Amino acid sequence: MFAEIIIPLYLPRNYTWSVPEEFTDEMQVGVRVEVALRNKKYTGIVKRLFHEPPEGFQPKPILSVIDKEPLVYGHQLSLWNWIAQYYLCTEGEVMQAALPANFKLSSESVLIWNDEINEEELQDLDDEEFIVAEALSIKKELRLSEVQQLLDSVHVYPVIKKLIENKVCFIWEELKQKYKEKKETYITLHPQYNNDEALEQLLNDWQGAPRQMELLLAYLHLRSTEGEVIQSALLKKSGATTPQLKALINKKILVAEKRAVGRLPDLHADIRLGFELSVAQQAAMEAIKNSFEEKNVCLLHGVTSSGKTQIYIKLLEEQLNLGKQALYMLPEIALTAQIIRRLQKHFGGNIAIYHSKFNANERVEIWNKIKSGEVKILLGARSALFLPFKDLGLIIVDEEHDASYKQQEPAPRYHARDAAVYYAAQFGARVLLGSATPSLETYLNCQNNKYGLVELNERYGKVEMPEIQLVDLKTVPALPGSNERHILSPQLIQAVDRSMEDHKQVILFQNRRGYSPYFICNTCGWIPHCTDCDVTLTYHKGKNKLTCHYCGKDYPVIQTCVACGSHDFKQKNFGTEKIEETVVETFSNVQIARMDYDSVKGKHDHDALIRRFEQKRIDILVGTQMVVKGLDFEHVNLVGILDADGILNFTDFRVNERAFQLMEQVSGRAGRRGDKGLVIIQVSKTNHPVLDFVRRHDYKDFYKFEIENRRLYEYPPFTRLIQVVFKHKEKHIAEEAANILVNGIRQQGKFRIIGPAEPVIARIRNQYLYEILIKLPKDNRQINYCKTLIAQQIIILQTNKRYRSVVILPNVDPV
Ligand SMILES: Nc1ncnc2c1ncn2[C@@H]1O[C@H](COP(=O)(O)OP(=O)(O)OP(=O)(O)O)[C@@H](O)[C@H]1O
Ligand SMILES: [Zn+2]
Repeated sequence: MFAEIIIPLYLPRNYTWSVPEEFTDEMQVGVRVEVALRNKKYTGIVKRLFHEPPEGFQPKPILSVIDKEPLVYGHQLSLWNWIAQYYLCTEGEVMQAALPANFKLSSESVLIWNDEINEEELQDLDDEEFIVAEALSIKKELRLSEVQQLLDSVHVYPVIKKLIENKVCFIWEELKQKYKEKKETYITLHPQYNNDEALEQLLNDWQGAPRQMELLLAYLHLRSTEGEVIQSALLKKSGATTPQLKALINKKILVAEKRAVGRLPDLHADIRLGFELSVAQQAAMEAIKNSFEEKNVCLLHGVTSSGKTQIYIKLLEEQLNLGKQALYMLPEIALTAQIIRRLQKHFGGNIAIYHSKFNANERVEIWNKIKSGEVKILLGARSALFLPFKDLGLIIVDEEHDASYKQQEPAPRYHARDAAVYYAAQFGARVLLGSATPSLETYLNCQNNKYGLVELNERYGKVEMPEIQLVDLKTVPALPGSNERHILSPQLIQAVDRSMEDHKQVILFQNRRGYSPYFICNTCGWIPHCTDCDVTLTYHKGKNKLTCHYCGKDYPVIQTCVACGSHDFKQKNFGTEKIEETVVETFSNVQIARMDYDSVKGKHDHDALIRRFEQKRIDILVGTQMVVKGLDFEHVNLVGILDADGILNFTDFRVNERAFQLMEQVSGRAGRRGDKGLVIIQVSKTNHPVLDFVRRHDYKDFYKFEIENRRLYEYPPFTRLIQVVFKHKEKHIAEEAANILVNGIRQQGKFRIIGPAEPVIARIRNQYLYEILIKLPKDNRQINYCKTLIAQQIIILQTNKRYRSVVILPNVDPV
């Protein structure tokens, strides 16, 4: 017997191994096996078993079979295969992305002793397992190759698998351990009062200690509105003191528990906070279900704050009642925190969450629960698509227009929305795409009747869409004694003052982080650049450094111009850090926070900041894209977009689409409850057509306008693009490789190829970049032919010594 095996590496194709007699009974598609390749050991997944001996070579034998039953299902293997073919990568690369670290050991893996293990768990280890456990307890960590020497055997994987399962050790992961988990104290009811009768009796029989009683009632109220209760929030809300809380804990009425903020509490499955859909929501829900009768994919186009999430919840509930699994995808991890709290109120313990910031153990736990069908509803980012669902009924892709669904680095460079459509089809499951600002690709699919379309045109509670007011930056007066303008226009300052008087909250949006993006010599105009990248440096005032946003390198602030020796520098433009500073100077007595890449680095910083904002502990939030996406804040009545020109000035065919989506989404955070909100857009190009669509909140008109541009200039969604990037430390080598590939393709077919050309940023981390862009008609035969040619040319280049070290990155459907 022979086996085609996927190993988590970049290899031109899958290799074949032979299956020794002793293993033939255990071999199945989807199990893990241990194999050796070029003197290293890997965990591979069996893709195919066959009896015909391969021609021309003698395959090496498999070393061991790790699993008793398949780790991945056939549906997943076919997803891997589809992604590899569609996005021009290998199944090994997909496997690398898909499996948690614990599942893909190699000679390089390092095992770490688990300090918290108790003696009992060591009891049921066999001799070999015990030897390794003992060595680990002394040395604290072992390389896999060391384990091999220890056991004097080649079959070490089954031993390690057992040790990991018994939590004797775990696999070291470089990135994940960096941040310390933030902990908060959560308060829960003592289990003895978890039934209504006992609780009622407690309250009826209460004597004395009226403040403690009030505290308990405040707790019960918070629990019913929030689902979970944090100690600090409880004390603040009830006005009680810590000793009063301690007293209730000592009486075994309440329980305090320190828990990582991101960790899901073990909720009872029966906590349910019900709600009713509005008439419009109900109609939309029925329309979606009707659409699913005919089509596999449906778009829910609902304006911001129309309550799309509530419709998702009802649809998820239906899947749960049918006993099916459902996946709810969000474009970014950051978003999952707020949504999970909303979902938990309805699904309690039936829901789990999964994304790349979880450590390997947490990921394995969820992997297993999805595989067994124990977890029915999963909320996750892009990577959740790789989980081994058993019986999937529905995938929801929320904010489907969001570019973060496309993975950029490393391969597989897949689009999770498009891959979801393929994956769902394997199960006969349905896909619901949701957005207030759908991508042109998706909307065209609706127009062509490929996808169903359901609209929700009113905000929940019939709240009006916010008013959009443009402020012409050209009319904003310059600051005294300078030719620069105040970054907050008088109109915006007034509006902020009004919001503060009304005890409302404000979001100020700027799509640039740092203090100022240009540090420029006032005498000769020289601008400092990164030494490793062709990029100007951004000034960060907080750390007093110039920083390259491409490679992350920091430089001391330059005092003397390298070109002319002048000491006179000025700062041009502004980022979030400078806005924060200006806001502090401009408004007194307000709480301000900043949300951007620099301010929320830790695993739970983002969630913590959002909660502080929700609890009104922050009045004005300054931020980048991060503050925009799908967040739901009750008290925000004003949003300021400080520099719309920066959004409208990109040189990319998607600039209008991105700008519309961004501005409409940012605006959508204003006035979600109660009175109509206000959005102030500061811009100097006041007559840019996109602004008018945003002002009217008119997606359909925008679509008509933009789709004509795309048709005219033959851009997606009317054509398909494949980009190939070449990277090398020597410029001419990268260029040569690009030319060889282009010529190779041209010889075999007529294709429209743009380039090779240097991209706008032509050097990053001392690697020179060249880029080609192939424009293809929407014709699968031609597209596939072109992909085959690209793959062939890449192999030709890689077998040529001169170009072997050129990094070649194909990107299908780049966004
Ligand atoms: N049927 C309902 N019952 C109670 N509250 C609702 C209902 N529908 C919506 N809401 C509330 O209205 C607010 C807006 O809803 P939601 O966040 O789901 O809108 P959305 O369409 O997802 O918006 P966006 O596209 O901006 O993310 C939420 O706070 C939500 O709890
Ligand atoms: Zn750099």
